[in-house]
Amino acid sequence: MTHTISFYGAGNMAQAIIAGLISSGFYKKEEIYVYNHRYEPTLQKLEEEYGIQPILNEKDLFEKSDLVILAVKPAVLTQILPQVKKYLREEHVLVSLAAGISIRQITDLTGPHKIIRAIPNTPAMVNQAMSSISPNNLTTKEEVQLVLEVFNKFGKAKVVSEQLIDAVVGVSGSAPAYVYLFIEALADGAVAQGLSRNDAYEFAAQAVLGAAKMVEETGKHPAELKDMVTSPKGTTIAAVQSLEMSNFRASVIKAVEAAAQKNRQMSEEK
Ligand SMILES: NC(=O)C1=CN([C@@H]2O[C@H](COP(=O)(O)OP(=O)(O)OC[C@H]3O[C@@H](n4cnc5c(N)ncnc54)[C@H](O)[C@@H]3O)[C@@H](O)[C@H]2O)C=CC1
Ligand SMILES: O=C(O)[C@@H]1CCC=N1
Repeated sequence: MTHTISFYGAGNMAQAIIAGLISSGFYKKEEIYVYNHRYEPTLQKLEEEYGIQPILNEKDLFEKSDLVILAVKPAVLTQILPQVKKYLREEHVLVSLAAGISIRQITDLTGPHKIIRAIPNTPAMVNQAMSSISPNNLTTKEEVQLVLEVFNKFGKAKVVSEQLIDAVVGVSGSAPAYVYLFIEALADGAVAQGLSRNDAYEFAAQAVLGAAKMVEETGKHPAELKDMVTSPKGTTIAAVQSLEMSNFRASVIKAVEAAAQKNRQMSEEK
């Protein structure tokens, strides 16, 4: 396989991934090719910050690399696949980032090819993505390994079977949005108690970051970590009791289910 990588679509996700690949040194700027159907601020950023020259036609993009990241929105993906089919060779590994488009739907439009579905999330922008990788059975172990390595350059990545993608979308793909709602609400609460707006966001974000690192680094069960913060008759148990009375955990479980169900429904629609 060539040590080059192509991106079809140069939006937020592509730009975030490229930033991670360049900062890690895994690919040099000359080894990265990007194509977008029109000039976008994200493309300009790739040119100005990373010196990447955009590719002007699709055919060249597929010629330059065997590894092609399809980084367009789901509706666009189904439009462009029939039109790029003629450029596909047996060696190509197509990595689709599109939520809700199954490997079968992709194969219906391209014919049998090496396809990998990947679900990253926006923390890719700060090299802290969580991504799932789901290969079809035409991809080799080495190719899956390479794609894992690429996705590990801007965060963490794990292989999951395609039927678990709906769960992944719920727990990590869409999850940054719910965490931002939580941070915003935490900060609003602090502002209501007199903290300045800027301080409130800083305290809230660092509390969430620190708590997440505790889960990751101690390996302790979240319930045990919660028990460590809650002293008898203390402040934390008062807050936990209030959250439980408003069905906090049930609401989060329902939110994950809603995202997963939407993803499942999108995959079944087309
Ligand atoms: N944003 C997120 O949190 C996540 C997004 N994804 C998936 O990643 C994919 C990309 O998402 P974003 O980067 O957020 O979207 P985006 O809208 O920022 O980027 C898409 C890019 O595709 C370009 N484009 C549109 N039509 C095109 C065409 N016909 N030919 C070439 N380029 C075209 C747009 O100009 C834009 O630059 C989507 O399929 C999305 O489902 C997956 C996981 C998380
Ligand atoms: O909501 C969306 O369409 C994308 C897919 C996963 C995260 N965001």
